[in-house]
Amino acid sequence: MKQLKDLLFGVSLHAVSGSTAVGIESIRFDSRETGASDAFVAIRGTEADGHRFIDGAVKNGVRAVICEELPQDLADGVTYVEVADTQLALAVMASNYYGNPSANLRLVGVTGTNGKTTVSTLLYQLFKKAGYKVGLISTIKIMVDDQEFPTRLTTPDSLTINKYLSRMNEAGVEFCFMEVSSHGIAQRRTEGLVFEGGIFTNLSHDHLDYHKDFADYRDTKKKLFDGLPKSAFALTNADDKNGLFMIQNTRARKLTYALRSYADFRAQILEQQLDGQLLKIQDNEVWTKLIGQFNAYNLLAIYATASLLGLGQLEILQLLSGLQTVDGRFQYFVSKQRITAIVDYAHTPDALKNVLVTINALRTGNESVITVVGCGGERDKSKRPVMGHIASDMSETAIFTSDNPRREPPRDIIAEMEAGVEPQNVRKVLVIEDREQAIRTACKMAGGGDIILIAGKGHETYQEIAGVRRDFDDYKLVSEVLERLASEV
Ligand SMILES: CC(=O)N[C@H]1[C@@H](OP(=O)(O)OP(=O)(O)OC[C@H]2O[C@@H](n3ccc(=O)[nH]c3=O)[C@H](O)[C@@H]2O)O[C@H](CO)[C@@H](O)[C@@H]1O[C@H](C)C(=O)N[C@@H](C)C(=O)N[C@H](CCC(=O)O)C(=O)O
Ligand SMILES: Nc1ncnc2c1ncn2[C@@H]1O[C@H](COP(=O)(O)OP(=O)(O)OP(=O)(O)O)[C@@H](O)[C@H]1O
Ligand SMILES: N[C@H](CCC[C@H](N)C(=O)O)C(=O)O
Ligand SMILES: [Mg+2]
Repeated sequence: MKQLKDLLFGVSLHAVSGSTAVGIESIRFDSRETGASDAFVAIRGTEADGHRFIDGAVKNGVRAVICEELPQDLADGVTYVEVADTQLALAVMASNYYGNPSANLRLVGVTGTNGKTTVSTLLYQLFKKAGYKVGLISTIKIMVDDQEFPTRLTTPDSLTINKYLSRMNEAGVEFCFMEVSSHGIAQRRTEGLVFEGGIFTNLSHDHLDYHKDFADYRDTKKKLFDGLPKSAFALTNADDKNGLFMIQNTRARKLTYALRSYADFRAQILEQQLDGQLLKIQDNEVWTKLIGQFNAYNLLAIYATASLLGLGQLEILQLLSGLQTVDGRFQYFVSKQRITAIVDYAHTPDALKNVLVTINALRTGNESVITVVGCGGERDKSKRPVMGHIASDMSETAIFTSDNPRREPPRDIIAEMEAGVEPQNVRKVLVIEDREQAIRTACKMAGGGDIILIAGKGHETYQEIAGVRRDFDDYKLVSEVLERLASEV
């Protein structure tokens, strides 16, 4: 049990009805999960208004209600607290509930449209290899040192974040790397966390369904840096058009990295092959298994962060060369028929373009590139024609298929992708709604030397159609199909 008044420490209160000297079992923001002696925080969401569920929470026995507007009828024995912003209050209360765990470790947040999972996961890997206890909060999973936990969101709600940070404290974790998504910032999920550093990767088209416009999306990401304390570092990509903008108002120490512009940390690509690339980072050469210009940026950001957190230059370079690719990020194999299959999480126009640029740069002869791609349902629709254009323009064959249609008709999503295909590319496009059949077809079409790119779902092990999730794994499927085809010849 925690005292309500302790949980409210640091929350600015508009009005209070009842005593704050009461014991609270748990904090909840979903009325359906409330129980006796809990505190219910009413949140105005995108679909529902949590204030409508206050009565339900009270019926379940909650002892306190945190809201933006006090209800007309107040129940006896329940304390009502009115605040300006319940999402902010929830984050501060979550941090208080778990004893402010972010202050007991060295927390670094990674934001940007693409590269967050790659940078945070590789930082986790690097610091583990350097011998530290490390935490990770990412799209793929949450790690409390060696213990793994599943996650559904890139940046979880503030109670979940603080719960895992507190477990990290118990496990003696020293560094934690976490992805900070724009939804997470907009919904104030990371408010109240004590960051030692913030990293900006890049900004391009995504989530314009959720954010009003590009400027709103950009300004939301910038808030991570605006909120950093003076003692923190703010590391940005100086080659990105919005890189310097991100850190312009921060109080933290400003640092830059770049491949093209002047910057504190610089790198250059010296050589590139399918199984790795040679980079020059701050005058030192290093061989890495991760390829593509986008990964040169990611690795440079990792180098800079590790050095800002106190690791030595040579140690970092050595560790960089040992890093393994992240699941579903340019994950590839070459089959017996010499077909290269690449599974990549590119689900934005920029990511898809970068991956295809990288693939095209690796071509040595007249190999064909077959791209299998779809776009998620109930997510930014304006990405669809752009991704349709990129896939058809930069491949010999593009098979448009389903990603996670969620509750949208798959055919409609594909039609929006087709709308972006230019006349000269129309003949390159095949439509196969069923993702499994699309992948099978790509495998049958490919010959020795050809490259199959399966984009959009990366590490995901499910496909969500009509609101139902079923098992689905791009990498597993393509490996099985190519192996079967090889054994048939
Ligand atoms: C659009 C969005 O971000 N939605 C998130 C949001 O839910 P919401 O605003 O839709 O909630 P709502 O359904 O309107 O309900 C409002 C409130 O009423 C409560 N409620 C509702 C019903 C009820 O009976 N009783 C009750 O108390 C709800 O618990 C909620 O507190 O708040 C919820 C709790 O934190 C999140 O789980 C939910 O994420 C949904 C599942 C989601 O899919 N989010 C995606 C888009 C997302 O956040 N993605 C980013 C990735 C971005 C990237 O790629 O960069 C991420 O960080 O993962
Ligand atoms: N620095 C980068 N710049 C551009 N594209 C990148 C970069 N890093 C990775 N990508 C591409 O974007 C895809 C997604 O990468 P990653 O999962 O690291 O991004 P993310 O920011 O975590 O995405 P999400 O918003 O879904 O969490 C990769 O599969 C790759 O195609
Ligand atoms: N973090 C991204 C993931 C998109 C992945 C794609 N496979 C999809 O389901 O749309 C989002 O929430 O927009
Ligand atoms: Mg991610």
